[in-house]
Amino acid sequence: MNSQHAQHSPEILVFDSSDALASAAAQRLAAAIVSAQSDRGVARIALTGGSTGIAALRALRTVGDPIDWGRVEIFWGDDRFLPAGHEDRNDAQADEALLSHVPVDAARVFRMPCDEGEFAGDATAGARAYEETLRSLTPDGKIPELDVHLLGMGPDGHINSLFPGKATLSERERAVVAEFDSPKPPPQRITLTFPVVNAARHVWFLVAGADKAPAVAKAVGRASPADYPAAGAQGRDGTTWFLDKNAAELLR
Ligand SMILES: O=C(O)[C@H](O)[C@@H](O)[C@H](O)[C@H](O)COP(=O)(O)O
Repeated sequence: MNSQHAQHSPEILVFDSSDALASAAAQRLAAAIVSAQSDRGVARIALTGGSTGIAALRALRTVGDPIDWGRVEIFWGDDRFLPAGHEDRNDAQADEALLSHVPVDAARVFRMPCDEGEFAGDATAGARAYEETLRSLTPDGKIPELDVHLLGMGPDGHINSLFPGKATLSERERAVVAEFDSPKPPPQRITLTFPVVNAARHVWFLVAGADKAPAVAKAVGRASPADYPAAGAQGRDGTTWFLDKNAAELLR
């Protein structure tokens, strides 16, 4: 079986509230990290921005007791190309929610480049540098396989900074690319591409709110990823949708 093309039915979990969703995702993430560390020594996790993903990180602070944080590698699915520490950066929000509260190894927190210093004004160079960083982590220069890739989803079905109708959706060679014209501000971003997302062992969508219900139904129903990018994301070993009941309301 070619695992790149394996199709699993997604697991769909529906919670009464976004808080319950965040708490359940955090508990499961703690277990997934422990399991990956037991199997491979290190757990590799890609974080997402967005209020639901950040709430899950905040919840992980309190359920993360069994985690050996020194053996967790943190990546981002995307980030806004802004100066370091900017409050709209996904990494700054993750710092505030989780990373500044747990004993992560700073050398194992792989932030996407910021719009400053050597990368100022050049998101393309930032994307290339992030890809080089990723490739430097494996002996053969391949992109490391993520254990869990967390994904928020916008009402338009976007994931990471992969937006409907954009050229980034058809990228098959590069692991990391820049987006210069995001429909959601800020316009410049850096994002992992589908080949990296779909090489992850597990892809978890964290989605809350009635405004997401149409896109959830389209993505779960396998609409075209060109129209609903979330429809194109699957984990090799499984895909899970963590939904609140509002986001799930058009599924049945
Ligand atoms: O880069 C961005 O503009 C956001 O991070 C965005 O991609 C977010 O993840 C989704 O829109 C879901 O956001 P919510 O969880 O807040 O609905």
